[in-house]
Amino acid sequence: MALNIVRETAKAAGTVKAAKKPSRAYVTFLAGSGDYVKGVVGLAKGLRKAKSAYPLVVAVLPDVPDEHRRILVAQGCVVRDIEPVYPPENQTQFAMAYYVINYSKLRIWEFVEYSKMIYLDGDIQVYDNIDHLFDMPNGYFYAVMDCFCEKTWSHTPQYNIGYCQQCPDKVSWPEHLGPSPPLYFNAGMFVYEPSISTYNRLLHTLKITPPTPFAEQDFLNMYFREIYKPIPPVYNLVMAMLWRHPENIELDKVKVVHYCANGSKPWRYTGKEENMDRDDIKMLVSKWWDIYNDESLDYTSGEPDLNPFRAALSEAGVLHYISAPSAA
Ligand SMILES: O=c1ccn([C@@H]2O[C@H](COP(=O)(O)OP(=O)(O)O)[C@@H](O)[C@H]2O)c(=O)[nH]1
Ligand SMILES: OC[C@H]1O[C@H](O[C@@H]2[C@@H](O)[C@H](O)[C@@H](O)[C@H](O)[C@@H]2O)[C@H](O)[C@@H](O)[C@H]1O
Repeated sequence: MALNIVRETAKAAGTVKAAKKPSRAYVTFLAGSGDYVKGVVGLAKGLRKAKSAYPLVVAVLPDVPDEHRRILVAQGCVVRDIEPVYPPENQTQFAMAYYVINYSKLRIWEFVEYSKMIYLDGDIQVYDNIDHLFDMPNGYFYAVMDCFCEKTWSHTPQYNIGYCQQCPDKVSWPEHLGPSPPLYFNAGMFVYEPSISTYNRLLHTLKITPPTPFAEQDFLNMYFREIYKPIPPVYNLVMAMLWRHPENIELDKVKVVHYCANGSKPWRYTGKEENMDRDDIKMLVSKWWDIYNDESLDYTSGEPDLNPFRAALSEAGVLHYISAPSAA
C-alpha cells in the first residue's frame, strides 16, 4: 500500500481504537534523511533474531523521508510521528550542537498506549533476548552507567582529574570539589514508563533548564536522579568501555552493544578512527552486518505466530503509520 494512502488512512481513521494494544514495546528515535535508518532496520531485525515478544516503535521527526518510513513499515516497525523538542530559546549553544536534536527523544513519554517501554538508540544492537527487563519493578528509571574517560567529556571536572564512576577507587573524588557526582547513566538505552503527567513535567522543566553539553542525556540524569537504578553494562555496552575499563566487561556475556564511539557506527565503519582498528570492534561490526544482511530476519519472512511485529501492527489496526495524538 503506497505510504501516502497509509498516511491518509491514518489521518482519516485517527479515532480508530484498536481492540487491544501491546502494553509493552521497544522504542527508538529517528531524525533526518541520513543513514541512521540503517541502524533502525538492523535493530528491528536484531530484536526478531533475539525472539523478543515485543514490537519496535520508531518515533520519527518530520524530516524523515517517506522512503525511510516505508522501509521501516516494511520491517514491521510501528512508525510514530513526533514533533521536535528544542531547549530554551537562544541557549542551544550550551549543548553540543550535534546533540540538540536528541531533546526530541522526550516525546516518547507521550506513548501512553504502552505501560512500559525500553528505549534503544538507533546505533544499538540487541544480541540476546532482554525482554525480562520489562518485569523489573515499576516506579524506577533503569539504565547503564556511562564512562567519563573519552574526550567528549573534556568539559567536565571528572575528565580533567581522571575520575570515572566505572573505577571510583582509581582516582578518588577530591573533597575540595564537594560531593562526588551522582551516578550518571548513558541515555542510549533505558527502561521507563510512559506517562502524560511525566511528559508534561519533563517539557515544563526543560523550558526552565539551560541546555548542557550532553543535552537530553544530562537533562534526563538530572530529572530522574532520585529514581535512577543502574543495571549491568551487559545491557548497554558503551563502546569506550572496551579500551577504558576492559576489567568491567565480559564481551561474551554482552547482550546489547551501543556503537556510540566516534567511527563505530557499523554502516559507516572504516576502522581508521582512533581505537577503531581493534579485533573486538571489527568482530562487533561484523556481527551487526550479519544481522542487517540476514534476509531470513526480514519482517516479511517471519512466521506470523512468532512475529510480535505483526501482532503490533494488527493491534494498531491498519495504522502502520500512526500520527502522534494531538499534543497534550
Ligand atoms: O542524525 C541523527 C542523529 C541521531 N539520531 C538518533 O539519535 C540517537 C542518538 O544519537 P547518536 O547515536 O549520534 O548519539 P551517540 O550515542 O552516538 O552519542 C541515534 O542513535 C539515533 O537514534 C538520528 O536518528 N539521526
Ligand atoms: O545527546 C547526548 C548523547 O549522549 C550519549 O552519547 C555520548 C555518551 O555515550 C558519551 O559517554 C560518549 O563518550 C559519547 O561518545 C556519546 O556520544 C548517548 O549515547 C546518546 O544517546 C545521547 O543521549
